[in-house]
Amino acid sequence: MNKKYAIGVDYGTQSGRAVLVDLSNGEELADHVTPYRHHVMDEELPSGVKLEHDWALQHPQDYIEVLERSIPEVLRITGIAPEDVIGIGIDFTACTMLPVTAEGTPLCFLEQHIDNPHAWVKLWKHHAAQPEADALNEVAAARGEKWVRRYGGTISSEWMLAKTWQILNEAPSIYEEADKFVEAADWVVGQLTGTIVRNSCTAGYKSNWHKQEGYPSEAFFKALDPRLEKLMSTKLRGAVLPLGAKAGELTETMAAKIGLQPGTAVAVGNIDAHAAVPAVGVVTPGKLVMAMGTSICHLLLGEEEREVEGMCGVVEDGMIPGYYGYEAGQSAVGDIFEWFVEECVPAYARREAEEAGENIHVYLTRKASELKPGQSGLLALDWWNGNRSVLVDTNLTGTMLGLTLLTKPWEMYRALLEATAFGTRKIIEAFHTNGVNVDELYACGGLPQKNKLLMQIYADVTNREIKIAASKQTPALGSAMFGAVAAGSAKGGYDSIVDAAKKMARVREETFKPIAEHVAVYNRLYEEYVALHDYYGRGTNEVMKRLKEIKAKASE
Ligand SMILES: Nc1ncnc2c1ncn2[C@@H]1O[C@H](COP(=O)(O)OP(=O)(O)O)[C@@H](O)[C@H]1O
Ligand SMILES: O=C(CO)[C@@H](O)[C@@H](O)COP(=O)(O)O
Repeated sequence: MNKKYAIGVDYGTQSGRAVLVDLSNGEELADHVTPYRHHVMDEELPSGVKLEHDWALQHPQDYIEVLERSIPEVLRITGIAPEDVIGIGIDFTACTMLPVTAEGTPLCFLEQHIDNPHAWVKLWKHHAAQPEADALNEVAAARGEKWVRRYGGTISSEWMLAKTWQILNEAPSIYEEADKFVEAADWVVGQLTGTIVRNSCTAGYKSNWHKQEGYPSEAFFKALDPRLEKLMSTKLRGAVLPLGAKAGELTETMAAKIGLQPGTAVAVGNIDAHAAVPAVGVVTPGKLVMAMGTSICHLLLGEEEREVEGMCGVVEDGMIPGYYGYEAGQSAVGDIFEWFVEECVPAYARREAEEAGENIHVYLTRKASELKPGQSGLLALDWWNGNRSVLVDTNLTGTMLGLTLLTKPWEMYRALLEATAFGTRKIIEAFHTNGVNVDELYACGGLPQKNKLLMQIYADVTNREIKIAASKQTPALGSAMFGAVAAGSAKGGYDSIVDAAKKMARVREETFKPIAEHVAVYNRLYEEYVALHDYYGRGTNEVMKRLKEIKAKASE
């Protein structure tokens, strides 16, 4: 048998990328990134229709463009014969959802809906369904719904139920016309195979599906809103297939467009961060994987189902079969650094960066590394896009304390790096104190490759050694592994993700180890972080929410 390969396609927030992987050793032979032509639409639709606050949409055509550009490109670069590519796997941000017709056509592709924001893809970070999420949480609490405990006690506005209900409330005609609401992960897989099937990972973490119990009851949905009673058996209907299963095979039409063989195995979709877990070789408990990019997802395996404050969810077989997969997260990390770089860097710093031939992140990081922990005198809360864990509150906002007339931009940049590390420590402590051990840290995603100072700060703040993924495209590698499992060993792939991980997963030799003096200073700063976190985040002072209200009134 010739050497066999698989392609993993990872859909991030700003771009999608394909990676072609050698199945014998996990070596990534080529990767190609296609940025989304329409980016994140958070101010207006392509037609110019304005969006309200907290909206974040995407264009489904951009997802197809990733397949059509990046897959032929990795084949061209490597010269590998399409018949030797035996599987494809897809991972996606989630819950990134869209309404589709019975044929699977996105409603936003239809002329009559083009100007309706609700017809478009709602990106994971679309936070405008917060009123629905609040009502969902109230009703669930009043009814004593036990399933909510698997989600840290709170349902997020980022998830399927809140987003779907927002559509029903604000655009009932779109709700009616949608044959189904689907995760973008499942929609793209459906574009490849011709049939949409749901995957257990997004269904479990984002649509509150449970392997034994299924979806929450109709009685719950009826109590929410009588129009939602049959939501699960109508608009969210469809078989839920486990990770590693084959969703179907590549259609003739799609094969011709992307340069692969018709009949190639396509794995069921996955969440981007979750696909990274086997790709760094994590197939047992105690090892926290941090997928670090625009946001951070924290992923951990456990032997049993436990309750942890503010976790995003625990799903049986949600990452690796045989274990409970725990997820927590921070809804902005790289995004906060980007905000700072775009909105807060003075002209003199930009000039200096340009003279040094550095991009602003690199310049600010170099200057920030000259500071010792604590030396900036600053402390920030990392809530620029709300707090996902452990407070689960998208209405919280960012803050920085300790500013003076002498504060420099790189000091502020460092305080933001540190704030995100404190947020991660809070999450680790929530797991640890609830009996889900965190013994080792693994990092993957764009940030560990871009910023060593950030990784050292994380090691110092958490007082744990951090191993770094060898892959530059870890979720895509994980997806390729799932593609190989969908193909199976008879075709040259693998029969389980654990087998695939043994052969294909890798971490770098270089690790980041905590430095004792830094740990001591950060322990003190972390105490202050927790005090501030609880003061603004647990109801002592609701000023952040009052400011939002005042702002909303003033913008009417
Ligand atoms: N040198 C850097 N240091 C810290 N953050 C950076 C640096 N360069 C880019 N970023 C941030 O990285 C984020 C993108 O991360 P990446 O993992 O590539 O994307 P995604 O989350 O879309 O997969 C952006 O939010 C950007 O602000
Ligand atoms: O919410 C999840 C996973 O649960 C992610 O898809 C979301 O945070 C987006 O991740 P990225 O930072 O774009 O990789």
